[in-house]
Amino acid sequence: MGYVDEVLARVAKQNPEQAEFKQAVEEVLESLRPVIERDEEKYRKQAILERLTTPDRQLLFRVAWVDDAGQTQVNNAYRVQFNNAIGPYKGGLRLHPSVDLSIIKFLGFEQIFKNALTGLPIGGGKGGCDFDPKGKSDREIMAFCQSFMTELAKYIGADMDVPAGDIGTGAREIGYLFGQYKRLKGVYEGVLTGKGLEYGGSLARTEATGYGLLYLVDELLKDHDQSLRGKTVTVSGAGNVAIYAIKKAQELGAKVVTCSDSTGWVHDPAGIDVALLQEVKEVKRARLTEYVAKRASAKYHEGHGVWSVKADVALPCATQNELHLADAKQLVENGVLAVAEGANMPTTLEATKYLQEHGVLFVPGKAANAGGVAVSALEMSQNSERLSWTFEQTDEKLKEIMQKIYQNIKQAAKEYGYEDDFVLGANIAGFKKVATAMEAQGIY
Ligand SMILES: NC(=O)C1=CN([C@@H]2O[C@H](COP(=O)(O)OP(=O)(O)OC[C@H]3O[C@@H](n4cnc5c(N)ncnc54)[C@H](OP(=O)(O)O)[C@@H]3O)[C@@H](O)[C@H]2O)C=CC1
Ligand SMILES: O=C(O)CCC(=O)C(=O)O
Repeated sequence: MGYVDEVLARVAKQNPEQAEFKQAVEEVLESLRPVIERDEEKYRKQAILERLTTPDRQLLFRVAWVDDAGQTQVNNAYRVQFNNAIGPYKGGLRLHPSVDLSIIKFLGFEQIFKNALTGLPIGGGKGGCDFDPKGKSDREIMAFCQSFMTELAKYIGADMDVPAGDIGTGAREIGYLFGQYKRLKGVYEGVLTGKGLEYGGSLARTEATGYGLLYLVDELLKDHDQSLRGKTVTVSGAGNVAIYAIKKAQELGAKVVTCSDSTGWVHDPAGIDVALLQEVKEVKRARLTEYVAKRASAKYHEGHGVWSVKADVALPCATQNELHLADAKQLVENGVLAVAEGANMPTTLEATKYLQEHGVLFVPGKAANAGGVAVSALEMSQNSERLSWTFEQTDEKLKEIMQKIYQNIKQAAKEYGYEDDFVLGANIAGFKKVATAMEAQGIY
């Protein structure tokens, strides 16, 4: 059995119930075959793939907090410190009822390669909790965050592990988490990113993932003699990534006609009114039905349907496994040119394969959504030098980083004879950097 197959079998045996983690590992390891095959004995001897697919450390802990009725609630929390070969562990905290070890491990594993692609010194990690922030009062959110951080604080630090936001964790949650860390440790340090601008946050971090996605798509289309101007774009999600992806796509001349949440989706053929969407989601924390109530051109549909709308470019920006094989078939039938992932692993393996086989330009999340963590790393730099950069400076750096990521993944794919296979290019480029650093640092 070849080395890649041996490690895939090992991961499957050791993690029988972790479907998302196994999916993420399969995607990466399958595309590493050409690199591993060139030097199989060296990699096998160093057990490089076993070490990469086994987290350095996995923390599982209880979070108890008191709700507004005086009832004590108990949640399960996780922080997986996956790999710190190129820098401190770095990755968000997800607050969603679906969170379990498989979800956090897949996200942490993806983060290793994504963070390497940014070109910045950050390792891979991820955390979260099965707490549902929806419908909770501000006091309940604070109580939860303070209890969560009381345990988490023992294992993180500005040079060790730097968490940030993800689904369900926005500026409000980061504020409560930061306050509790500071209170417990008595130090004022950049232990979290995505902080408020008044206490060490970076301008452009809020926008970074969505804007970065569009900077990469812009580069991809230009490289294929196309442009976003005049294109129809479909977006899923209506959270942080989706909102700023819609905003930048429209600034670049495209028309975005959809968005969605976990209960339904909006089709707005006149183009999403992003200011109204921001008011509904960011200010009022309301549902998309409220957007439709205020927008005559928009229609609300229950369930899942964004990918049935004809578009040139599709940007899944909600959550994992939200674009299935049937959606991929529909997108191809409707003549989609490019699909770029704003979310982490939103496209199933079968859907990805179908899109690639049918000539769709497909960019995986670890490259396309790396702008968020890249600006988080820029926030760490600003915290270290105790300075704040302007929006324009930070946004310009973000754009350069996304353009470089595109060029690097394209080059890596080409070098191995798989032109325009950006899944392969992203995995190979990320792997080579991390593996070289691991080799240099000896066996551990
Ligand atoms: N924030 C960041 O900087 C980065 C985020 N990402 C990834 O982007 C994606 C979106 O994150 P972000 O925008 O920050 O999160 P938000 O919490 O701001 O928004 C998430 C959006 O996705 C929808 N959603 C969440 N879970 C589900 C589900 N199970 N089914 C359908 N819809 C769902 C939410 O709908 P509802 O409100 O109904 O739950 C909401 O519209 C995630 O995959 C995240 O890991 C990647 C890189 C960086
Ligand atoms: O900003 C960060 O540190 C993490 C962002 C994140 O969680 C992600 O890239 O998926």
